[in-house]
Amino acid sequence: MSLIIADAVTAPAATPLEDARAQLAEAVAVLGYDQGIYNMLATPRREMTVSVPLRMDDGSSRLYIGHRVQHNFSRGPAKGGLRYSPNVHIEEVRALAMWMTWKCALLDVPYGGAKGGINIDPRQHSMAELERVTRRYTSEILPIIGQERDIPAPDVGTDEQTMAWIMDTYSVNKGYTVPGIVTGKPISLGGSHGRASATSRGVTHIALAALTHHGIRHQGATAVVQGFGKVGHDAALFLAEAGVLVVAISDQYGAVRNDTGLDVAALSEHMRATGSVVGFTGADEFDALDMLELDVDLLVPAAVEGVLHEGNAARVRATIIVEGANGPTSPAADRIFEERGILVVPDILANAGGVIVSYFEWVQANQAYWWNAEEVESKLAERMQAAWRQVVEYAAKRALTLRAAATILAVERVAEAHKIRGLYP
Ligand SMILES: NC(=O)C1=CN([C@@H]2O[C@H](COP(=O)(O)OP(=O)(O)OC[C@H]3O[C@@H](n4cnc5c(N)ncnc54)[C@H](OP(=O)(O)O)[C@@H]3O)[C@@H](O)[C@H]2O)C=CC1
Ligand SMILES: O=C(O)CCC(=O)C(=O)O
Repeated sequence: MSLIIADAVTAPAATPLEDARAQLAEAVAVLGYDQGIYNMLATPRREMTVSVPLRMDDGSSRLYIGHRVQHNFSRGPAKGGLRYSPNVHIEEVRALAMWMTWKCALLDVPYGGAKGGINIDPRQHSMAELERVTRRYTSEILPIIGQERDIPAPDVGTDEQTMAWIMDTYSVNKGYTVPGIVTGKPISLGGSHGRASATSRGVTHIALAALTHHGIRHQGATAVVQGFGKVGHDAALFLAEAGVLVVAISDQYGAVRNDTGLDVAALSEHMRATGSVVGFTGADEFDALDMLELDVDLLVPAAVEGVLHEGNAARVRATIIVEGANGPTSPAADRIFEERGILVVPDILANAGGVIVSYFEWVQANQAYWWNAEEVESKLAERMQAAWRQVVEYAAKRALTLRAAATILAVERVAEAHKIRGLYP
């Protein structure tokens, strides 16, 4: 039997962790904290890297590398998604875990931050292989997860089925069913109404609030959405439902454009049938990179990190950027957008709808009492809009960008928790 080491594990050229640490350093400087606080918050509290051997359907085997990083748990259990992508690297997982800490603190959800990942391309595997790899990864990280310790959820390349396998593996190990071990699980297993679309709902609440803030009418406003996965797909649908013209959408295979507004529901059908937006008859195909530079009211990056950077920021013509993805904008691009008067609504605010409803799901699962869809949706809207107002007011009062304001508010809450608990260095 052959053993294949899947994909070389090499560090990417510019790491999201550098971006995350630069954002933290700026917040720490404004707050007047010392180097000790920076060091503590720049470094994960706990992390685990595991080998994940996989027996393939044909009898051969592969070895993948998995991580779980718990950046912080001073305000509650660590919380964050699990990513399956060939690009997963420990540096990326550390950055994503740090952003989860700020997101939970900003939205006042009683969690710290975590993230996990395996350097696997889920598209290259059968369901049976994905189930085996998920169960093995879960068994390996079992000592550090738990409903009161660290609660995984879906992220890029994972979904509610992945969460169901994690829940089952964990529960079988414990000897009883533990629905609170994951969120984003199927409703039939104790998932919450509204979790599957919660991130996109939240992105839409924030995008509409940002358009209003800028004096742009929703009806007929133009938008571009990068990524047509769990976040981008429903965000495009909800924006179109609100009257916004979604003029371009991309996935990793290409981009489609229709300047009179894409029929998002028809594109969704095409996607379901073919696996990509490419080839959709109701639109023209064009270069996915050019899409980020279209002259629109709203740009929603909802795919991966680092897509808006020093090299393209000067050419971006959107009036507002709402970050559906985590870490799509580098600090250098942020500075360019600030100089050019482009409003950037940061990830830790814009895409927080997912973790808010994950929190609702965890509360419901732990109480074994479930809410209806309307209750979930209205509580989500309330929290997103309150956080938007708070960040906008704080930014205006202190002449900050929305990212700086959001990060400072979040970092201050986490540092405060350390201080009150007596862990302040
Ligand atoms: N799921 C959630 O609840 C949350 C997700 N996020 C963040 O949102 C982002 C998207 O996550 P999610 O939707 O869950 O992930 P999915 O795996 O469901 O979808 C990812 C999408 O991005 C596309 N994509 C990947 N690379 C590129 C690229 N280079 N250019 C254009 N499109 C690309 C994929 O294309 P293809 O389909 O062709 O592979 C797919 O459409 C991530 O940054 C994630 O961390 C943030 C908060 C919560
Ligand atoms: O729902 C969650 O727990 C976390 C979702 C996530 O990974 C994110 O917000 O980036």
